[in-house]
Amino acid sequence: MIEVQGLTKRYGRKVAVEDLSFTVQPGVVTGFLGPNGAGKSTTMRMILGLDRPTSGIALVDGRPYRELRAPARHVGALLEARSIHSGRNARNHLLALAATHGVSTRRVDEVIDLVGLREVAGKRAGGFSLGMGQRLGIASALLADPSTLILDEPVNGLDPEGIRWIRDLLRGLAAEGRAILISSHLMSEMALTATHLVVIGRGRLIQETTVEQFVRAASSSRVHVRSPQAAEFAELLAQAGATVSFSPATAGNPATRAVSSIPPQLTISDSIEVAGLPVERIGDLARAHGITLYELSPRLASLEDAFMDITRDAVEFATATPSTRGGNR
Ligand SMILES: Nc1ncnc2c1ncn2[C@@H]1O[C@H](COP(=O)(O)OP(=O)(O)OP(=O)(O)O)[C@@H](O)[C@H]1O
Repeated sequence: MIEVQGLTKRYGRKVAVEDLSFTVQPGVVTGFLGPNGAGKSTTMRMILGLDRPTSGIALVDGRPYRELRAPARHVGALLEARSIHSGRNARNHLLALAATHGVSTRRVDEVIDLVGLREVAGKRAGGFSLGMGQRLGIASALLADPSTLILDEPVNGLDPEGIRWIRDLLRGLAAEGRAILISSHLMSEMALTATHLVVIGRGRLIQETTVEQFVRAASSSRVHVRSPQAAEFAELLAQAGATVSFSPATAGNPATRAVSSIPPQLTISDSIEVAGLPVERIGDLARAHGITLYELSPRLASLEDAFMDITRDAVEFATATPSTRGGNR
């Protein structure tokens, strides 16, 4: 478990992290999100005792990292900058680490299998691809079977199979009761892997929440409805106080027409967008009036939409929107 309380880090006049507090609970994967330069790596480094906070504290299992008697058994980490002796083979690299932390040779072979590096365990780590290097880094982090994991951009360099593998691995490790903190810029991946979120911007906490709440809060309250009685239903919805608009062409879309499950009689007027009524009320209303529904779905934002929305003011390196007017000539 990680507890960060009032953590602040200044580099000269630069404030990298400011009065940051959050908790990473056991049993869940917590995503650590923030735009470039938000202070994620600095925070992770402070939790791991690699950087001294200017003020505030970071605790792992109730103690500052430097006070842990066997730190590797409490927290395993994969930071972006890897420190693998490139001349050593993967197994020897892990054996050297194992010797430092009093971990058995059997466990070394166990983690090699766990990360899928058995076939290349005798090869020089210097010749590893980025993805293989990530797997070795993850093996190192897991070596002493820690109760907490901190992974900075763990899917970096992994192919789709590798990304799926790490997703399943992290979920499994969390289900065993471990506390897991991961950072990633891949929002779609984060949405699938993490259940909790800590979102920071310019070193400050923006939100500590669940992925579900984060996305829901950023989503509009519109509901998409598809019904063969859409026109009739639209009137009923309007009478109930909703604002109803008919969706743009779906029947005209060849991709939609190619879906055989959509009845041929369905036209653009069968899809409507409803605002101002909760989804439950819309469903009840349909049932009460014998309206057939083919679809009833709240319009949810993606995690990426939600992230962009909430961190808009906290982006340190904003990209200029290209001007179509050619202002600066
Ligand atoms: N050693 C340092 N000296 C001076 N400034 C630093 C140092 N380390 C980090 N910073 C600054 O602190 C801020 C936070 O950096 P940090 O690397 O923690 O952000 P991040 O959220 O991890 O970014 P990214 O997503 O790009 O990895 C940045 O403005 C960075 O330039």
